[in-house]
Amino acid sequence: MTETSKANLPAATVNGDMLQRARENLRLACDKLNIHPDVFEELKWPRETLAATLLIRMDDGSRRAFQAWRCRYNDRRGPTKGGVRFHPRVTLDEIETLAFWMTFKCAVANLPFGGGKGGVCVDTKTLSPTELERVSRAYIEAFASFIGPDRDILAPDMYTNGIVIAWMSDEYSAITGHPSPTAITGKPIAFGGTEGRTDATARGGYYTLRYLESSLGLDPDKSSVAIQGFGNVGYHCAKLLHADGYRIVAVSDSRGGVYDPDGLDPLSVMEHKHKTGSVVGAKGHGKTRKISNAELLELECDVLVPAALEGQITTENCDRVQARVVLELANGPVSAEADARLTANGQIIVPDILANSGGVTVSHLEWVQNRSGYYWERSRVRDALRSTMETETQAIWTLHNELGVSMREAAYVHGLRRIAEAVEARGTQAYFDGQ
Ligand SMILES: NC(=O)c1ccc[n+]([C@@H]2O[C@H](COP(=O)([O-])OP(=O)(O)OC[C@H]3O[C@@H](n4cnc5c(N)ncnc54)[C@H](O)[C@@H]3O)[C@@H](O)[C@H]2O)c1
Repeated sequence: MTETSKANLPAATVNGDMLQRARENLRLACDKLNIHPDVFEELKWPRETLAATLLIRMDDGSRRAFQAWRCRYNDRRGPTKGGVRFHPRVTLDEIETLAFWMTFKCAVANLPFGGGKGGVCVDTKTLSPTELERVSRAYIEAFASFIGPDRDILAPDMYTNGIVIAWMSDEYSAITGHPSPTAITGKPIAFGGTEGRTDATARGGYYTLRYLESSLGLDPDKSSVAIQGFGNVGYHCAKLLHADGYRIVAVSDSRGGVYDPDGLDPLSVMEHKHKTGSVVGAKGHGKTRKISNAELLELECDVLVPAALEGQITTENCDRVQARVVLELANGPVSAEADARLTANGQIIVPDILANSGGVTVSHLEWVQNRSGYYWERSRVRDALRSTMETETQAIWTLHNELGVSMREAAYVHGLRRIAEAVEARGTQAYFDGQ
């Protein structure tokens, strides 16, 4: 049994300066590009954010309250789109900032979507499967009138796996009174999901990296990769790069990591994780040793792939990051200040809004298939994903060189131009002044 009630925003969760920093960067970009002030004015704040408290009956009969949010940041280019994150330290500031980034990510990938995001403040590891189901269903109950196939489309994020998404989709269908697969993407195939969604985020980043390989001076047979986070994204990235000859020298999860200069086999590391709950203790091809997540970020390697949390590379540790290329599969793993220092040092950061946009790109294809009722083969999904990633990577790499800016700035310019077009198409001050 679950109950849900709407709540005012608790003061503790509105603190934080992530969104403020994102906004400042946006103002700089708008000024630099001479973007119409209407655009900045529109992107300053989320269009709407709803907060709710999920009241859950626990297995032992007790009652627990979980804070939850859903943010629709900007919908000028289409319905808002973004994942739902279950994490014990998730905050409103984080959700709104992630929704802001989704607005740009969808524009970078040229999808007919705006940006949204949701989250629940919950440690899923402390819940039984039945409690997790109640939380997942309660989330949809709380936000059912806020979301929808043409309004706000949900997707997985951290700790919201296939079954959580299936419960959410099932609950939404129960509330609407008919099967409604289109409001939530990332569904299992049997629930109207698409082929090729499971590894789409990692695969998109992989297509981008492979496309830039020669420009970045990477040779798969000689290059080493360290990956932070061994969940959906980290594991599939390791598998794809390993299959092409890259040496995966380190991986980690929330309990720590393993390092082996002779390389690790992602499949056998995953087997170990299934058996023990962690990558720690897995054996590679040589002398494998345990490392901390902090050590992993500072290893000597060619490519570093943050695929866990945001805020991992900051001014505190960026000077010790040795990787030549950072492929941001997590959202926001490198702070703006650290980004500037790494860039000044000649290290290339392939930014999140490009590198991890494969997930939302395939989510769009799932939405298209749900709407048409015609389902594609995996090869068609992968071909479409590859085409999108290569087109947008090429455009951003060209801007990076032409404007002499970092890849992140180039990606924001690319996305901002598209969002600006959608805002300006509705008329700006000049139009209404009759000038
Ligand atoms: N899944 C997607 O389609 C998708 C799309 C775009 C972006 N992302 C981003 O990719 C990242 C990973 O998402 P996922 O879907 O793989 O999540 P997941 O829940 O499947 O995996 C997360 C992994 O991170 C590890 N982790 C948690 N805390 C950690 C810490 N402090 N240090 C190191 N590892 C830690 C977990 O143990 C787990 O291995 C997130 O930042 C997410 O926002 C995911």
